Amino acid sequence: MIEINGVEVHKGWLDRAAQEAMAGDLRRVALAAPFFQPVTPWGKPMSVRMTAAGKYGWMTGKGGYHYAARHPSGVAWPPIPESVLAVWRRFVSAERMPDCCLVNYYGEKARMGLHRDADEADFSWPVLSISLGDPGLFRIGGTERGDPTRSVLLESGDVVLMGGPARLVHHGVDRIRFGGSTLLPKGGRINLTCRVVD
Ligand SMILES: O=C(O)CCC(=O)C(=O)O
Ligand SMILES: [Fe+2]
Repeated sequence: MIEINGVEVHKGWLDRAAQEAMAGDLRRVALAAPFFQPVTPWGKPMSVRMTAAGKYGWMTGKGGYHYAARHPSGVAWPPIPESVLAVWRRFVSAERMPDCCLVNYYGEKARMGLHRDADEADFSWPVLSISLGDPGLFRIGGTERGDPTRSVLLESGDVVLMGGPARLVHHGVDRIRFGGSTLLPKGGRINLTCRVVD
């Protein structure tokens, strides 16, 4: 385990077979709740595509950032796959399951600006992230926006925990190494973040 500004990075947690099984589970999630391109409250389309599983999905739009019980198409979000819940049970809790598994897909030019995950009600629950597919350069700062940052390459099968004093650190993805993994047939990177919302 590597620790960066209090964030735990568990390299290579899922082996290839587990990564393939989880990628298959996520294909089924995306069939029920297709990836869409979020637009920021300021009208700018985000470069990642998103969907979600669980009770809530994270949405953005004119009303700002919020959690919503339905996909933009009106369907409820599909359940969080058991393969994902198993990782949550191992790292976070066997009693309380996450309300949201946000699924981000990064194509060749996608990135995610530095931000904090702060739309949840109770910050005593960590955010658990799982990366699949192409490597992505993950930047980790501090709780204040101007704090110094350090970067780590997140590869397929890596698990990250932002919890405790590091629950509200700034983080983002500067770029991905498109084609750097053979896991996803069309390339790109998937990142899952599991959150307790309310
Ligand atoms: O893609 C990642 O590794 C991080 C994603 C993220 O920070 C988020 O969805 O809030
Ligand atoms: Fe985040």
